[in-house]
Amino acid sequence: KPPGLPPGKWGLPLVGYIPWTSKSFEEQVMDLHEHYGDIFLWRMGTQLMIFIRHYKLMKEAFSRSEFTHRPNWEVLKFIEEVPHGIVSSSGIIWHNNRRFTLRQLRDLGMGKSSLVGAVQDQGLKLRETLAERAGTPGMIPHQLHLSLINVIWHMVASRQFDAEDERLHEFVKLLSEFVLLSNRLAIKDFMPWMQNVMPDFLFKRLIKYHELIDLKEKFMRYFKDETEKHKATLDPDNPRDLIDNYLLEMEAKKDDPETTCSEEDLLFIMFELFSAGSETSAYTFMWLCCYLAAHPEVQHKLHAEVDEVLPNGALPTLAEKPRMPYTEAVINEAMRACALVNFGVQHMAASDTQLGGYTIPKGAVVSSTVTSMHYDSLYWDRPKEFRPERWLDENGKFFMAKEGFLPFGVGKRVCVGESLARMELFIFTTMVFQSFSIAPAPGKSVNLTPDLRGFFFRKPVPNEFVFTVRKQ
Ligand code: HEM
Repeated sequence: KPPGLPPGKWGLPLVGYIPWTSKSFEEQVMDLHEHYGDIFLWRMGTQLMIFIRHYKLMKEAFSRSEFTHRPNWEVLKFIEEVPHGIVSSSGIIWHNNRRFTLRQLRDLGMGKSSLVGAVQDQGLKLRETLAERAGTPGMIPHQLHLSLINVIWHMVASRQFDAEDERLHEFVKLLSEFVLLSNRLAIKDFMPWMQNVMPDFLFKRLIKYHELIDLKEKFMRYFKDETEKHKATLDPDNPRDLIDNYLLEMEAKKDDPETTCSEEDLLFIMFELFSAGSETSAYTFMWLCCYLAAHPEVQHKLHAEVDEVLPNGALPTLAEKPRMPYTEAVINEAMRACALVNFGVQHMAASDTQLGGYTIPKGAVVSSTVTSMHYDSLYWDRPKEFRPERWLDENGKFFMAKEGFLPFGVGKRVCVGESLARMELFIFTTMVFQSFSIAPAPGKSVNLTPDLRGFFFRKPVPNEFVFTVRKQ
């Protein structure tokens, strides 16, 4: 191992360090933090990974321009030569796409009252579905995903699908298949040499190449169809949504040799808004339901606040937020406790650099260990307890900023959809718990152990709940 690097597991050439254990990847990373401290390295295959659990170090790293790059991983760029869009791209393509998308999401109402109606509509659909099966044990209904996806369709393409529409169901299925299947691409990212030692057809079978290409084509078809429809009906004086605005920007910059606007980028921006922006909010809301069902006393306080601020079934808007500190505290506490994106999204060092007194070589991939941070007693008093009160000051006011809290990442690549996610979570939580109480199915308790099979998310395991209609 070259000198100056953080401590950790170097392992063997080509394969790196392979642990012989039945522990989950997350548990192993936590163990290694216990052993090596706040920063350590783990060579996985040919990829040098650096894990950080210290908040200030993480903030410092991700605020520096050397760390704004993404690794050139297939699992992120989804079998494209050049990474497009925002999540997987780097450099000028990332910069321009991120700036455009952030401006668009804000102009289209992210975190503002102009979008509230569309989110409420989807909240109402979720409530209708819950009302139909009230009193009967079951999982959180699929309508949650459909509702969140429809909010994004509304902003991207001014359209919403009916819950019965087959195309919407196919779209949601493709999205979850994508999350599962794309993990296979990691083989290529971590052990690229396997491609040279295996027959091509076997390697492709191993990474499920053909299934992925098929999935990608089906997915992109949605975005291509929508883009064609927009081109045919575009009124330059009245842009309707993100697609219209991108097409106009492309046209305005068509003679600019520096432009990075392209139709591929538009398609990828759409694809990434759905892949980064729907399952994340859906799983967070599902976790919130799990915690409320497991903690009736917390649910009781939430109900009391919702009833007081939104009497007689009044629909929530963003104006009520400052008067609902407990609701906001429950949402933040759910995000802390679930630590959904357990390793964030990875960044790559674009040049040799120094961090925390160690050398970080060019190409090393840096990951935050969000779970460690969210459960570190350095930042949290009794971290294992679900306690929304930790987000309230002595006057009962909600305060957001806290060291050691990183659900949306930090620095130059912090999540572009944070305000949208917070808005969805606030409106869905108030609307659902205004009308219902939640409890585990009779004879069962809530299983709060996360499903750690995927790399990116700590998903809640399937739990059966009973939603009961409340009388306000
Ligand atoms: C509770 C819900 C959400 C969580 C927990 C979440 C979390 C994250 C995290 C951890 C990152 C990585 C930051 C980094 O690279 O350091 C990220 C990036 C991103 N998120 Fe979110 N997110 C959520 C909702 C959304 C929504 C609703 C959208 C948009 C509709 C969105 C769009 C994005 C995009 C485009 C990026 C890439 C930013 C970049 O690479 O510059 N996210 N998110």
